[in-house]
Amino acid sequence: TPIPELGVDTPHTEELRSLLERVNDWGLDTFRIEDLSGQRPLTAITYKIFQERQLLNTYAIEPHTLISYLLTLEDHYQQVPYHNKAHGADVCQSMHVLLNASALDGVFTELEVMSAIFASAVHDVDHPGVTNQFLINTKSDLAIMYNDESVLENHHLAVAFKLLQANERNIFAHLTAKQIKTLRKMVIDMVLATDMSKHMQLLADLKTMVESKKVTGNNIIMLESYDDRIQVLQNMIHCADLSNPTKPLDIYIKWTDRIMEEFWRQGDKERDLGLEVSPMCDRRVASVEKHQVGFIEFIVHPLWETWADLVYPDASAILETLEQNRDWYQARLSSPSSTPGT
Ligand SMILES: COc1ccc(/C=N/OC[C@H](O)CN2C[C@@H](C)O[C@@H](C)C2)cc1OC1CCCC1
Ligand SMILES: [Mg+2]
Ligand SMILES: [Zn+2]
Repeated sequence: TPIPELGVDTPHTEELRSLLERVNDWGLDTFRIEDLSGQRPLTAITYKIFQERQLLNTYAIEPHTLISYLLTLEDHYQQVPYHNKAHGADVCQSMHVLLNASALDGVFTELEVMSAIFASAVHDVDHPGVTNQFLINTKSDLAIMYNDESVLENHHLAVAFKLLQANERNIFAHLTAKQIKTLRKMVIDMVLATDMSKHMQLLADLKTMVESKKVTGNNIIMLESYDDRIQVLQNMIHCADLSNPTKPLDIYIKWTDRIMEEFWRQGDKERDLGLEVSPMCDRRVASVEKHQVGFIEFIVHPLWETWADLVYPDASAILETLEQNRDWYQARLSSPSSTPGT
């Protein structure tokens, strides 16, 4: 069967094509891609990025094989409010843009780039819509399997690599053994770094790197060791994973609605199980704006401020949008319209 031009079957080919032309832009509307691609945002976006970066030619990847892997991967994202295929597509596209920073021009090899794009596309596959702590507290099979350590992130990786075992889905069939070994290690290191419990360590190490930043004549970052290179890629996927507050406000608000619904459903489960309801997970005690301001103040802004230092001035506009969005949520906090009964 011939492959559709954009990799997905859709009656909106023209509109989808023109939207995908903007795959290199920050703030691409993933929700619109979801609607125009026949609910296949992850396949459409990742296929476009692989083509844009000539990865099919470089690594002799059969279009059929790539589409087959991506469609199956996408089908293994669960239909939960936030950690679904649209989030996978969004992080993949955000990573693609971050890799294009001019401060990183020529820094990463094609294999490292493909590893980063692949890691982003798979990083939350089969996410059940509850946190690691919930899986641990409820003694879930996953927590038993992974001994309470980065339970979700280990599972995402296992599913992603398991899907590669079928010949018709093995997009890395023509890589050398050495290349596969290197790709597998980098993908594991990147996806494990998306565990939020690693955030403080990751950010501390990034700050140290920024303080001792070495650049070439034309302000390109020099990364000598594997540890330095993977550290930048780990922070990049972490930034992409926590990029919602840096996007155009209308898009950011939609992500907030989704994560809150997912947290509230977890709270509903905890209440039904007689467990203590986790912070921010009680829909009866909704303080959405307060939580977003705190999320930005304590987690997202410190991370993005440091990233913006590393790749200065490439992420300055992103940091600006983040600060404007923070101010918008802050303003809704104090204004009477947000406080009930006024
Ligand atoms: C657009 O808003 C968001 C977009 C992504 C995320 C991603 N969260 O990480 C996935 C896991 O849940 C890990 N933890 C995150 C941590 C902050 O809290 C824990 C309960 C779980 C959170 C967002 O807002 C959240 C935080 C403050 C209001 C709700
Ligand atoms: Mg995750
Ligand atoms: Zn994620």
